[in-house]
Amino acid sequence: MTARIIDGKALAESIRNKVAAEAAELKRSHGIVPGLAAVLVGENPASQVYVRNKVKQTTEAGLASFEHVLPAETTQDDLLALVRQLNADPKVHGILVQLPLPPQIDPDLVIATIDPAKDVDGFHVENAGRLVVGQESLVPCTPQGSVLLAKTVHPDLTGLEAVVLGRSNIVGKPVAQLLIAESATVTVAHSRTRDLEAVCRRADILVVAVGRPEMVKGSWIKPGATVIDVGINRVPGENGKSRLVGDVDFKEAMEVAGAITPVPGGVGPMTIACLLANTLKAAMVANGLTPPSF
Ligand SMILES: NC(=O)C1=CN([C@@H]2O[C@H](COP(=O)(O)OP(=O)(O)OC[C@H]3O[C@@H](n4cnc5c(N)ncnc54)[C@H](OP(=O)(O)O)[C@@H]3O)[C@@H](O)[C@H]2O)C=CC1
Ligand SMILES: Nc1nc(=O)c2c([nH]1)NC[C@@H]1CN(c3ccc(C(=O)N[C@@H](CCC(=O)O)C(=O)O)cc3)C=[N+]21
Ligand SMILES: [Mg+2]
Repeated sequence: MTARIIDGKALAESIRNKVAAEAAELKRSHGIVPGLAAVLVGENPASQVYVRNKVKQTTEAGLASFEHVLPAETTQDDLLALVRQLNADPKVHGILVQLPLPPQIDPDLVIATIDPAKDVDGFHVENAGRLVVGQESLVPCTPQGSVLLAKTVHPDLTGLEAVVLGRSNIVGKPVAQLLIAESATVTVAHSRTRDLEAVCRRADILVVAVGRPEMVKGSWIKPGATVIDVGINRVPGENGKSRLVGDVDFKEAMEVAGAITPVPGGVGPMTIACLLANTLKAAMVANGLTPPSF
């Protein structure tokens, strides 16, 4: 059997097109241009790729993009001062501070300082808590994108066995919350899980976010399962170049899974599309308007 490849690029493009259409209408009817401020501290290579793709796609969707690139030695106080300035700026509707941050800066304190109404990453405890109790919130982008991709295969996830491999605050935990909200039966596995392979093999929907290149092998996957590979890992490739791989051994998984997201071209583009959708939503809510659903 050969798995169907889930086209994250195409779904992301359709979401971005909808954001662009809604943003154009918002500008025409109310003169409002949704603005996204992205803050990058230091030289993290994965974050640089993200910022590059994001700026281009933000402006293409008709949103305003404000970039703040700060040196790696930036103090915590200086970063907090910038966040407060962005909180107060009416042109900025969404704030994203790239993680990880350098060691002198406490990421929890930075996230806590972002106005929850502008927290388009959905990382603030107010948004994280709202997600858990099922209240309206800004939902983390990568988890949202992952679940939207799973739903291209299973529009109704009710009763399906979902296994999330990884329990980080930015991916694993919110993915699990979204899957619970979709009425899947959810197991969260991590580095202390016993017999990880057997746990993964139970999954109808397997979402992998571990940050270990190609860790999940074909033998870990139930035949016909849907595999959502969140991992973005840069590894040495042919003739001195590097290439991107996921947390799943794609070649092996293709032989067993029913459907799988590729890397690149899977969850990554969906993350950016959902970020733009969250920025549009934040701008509309800030102006007393009802945002569309995606
Ligand atoms: N496509 C996208 O847009 C995005 C992709 N990513 C990618 O997703 C991946 C995960 O990111 P993130 O959640 O931030 O990573 P973290 O490092 O924060 O979390 C990794 C999780 O995986 C678990 N884990 C690590 N090693 C193993 C192992 N050997 N066996 C079982 N579990 C293990 C950890 O368990 P424990 O808690 O026990 O330590 C932890 O819960 C990375 O590749 C990252 O680059 C991240 C964000 C966005
Ligand atoms: N506050 C914060 N929020 C984040 O959401 C966040 C972050 N920090 N830090 C870094 C990680 C990583 N991340 C990616 C998003 C998109 C792609 C992406 O666009 N990937 C494409 C292109 C990759 C390429 O080929 O260059 C793809 O997978 O097809 C990758 C990685 C968001 N993250
Ligand atoms: Mg992390």
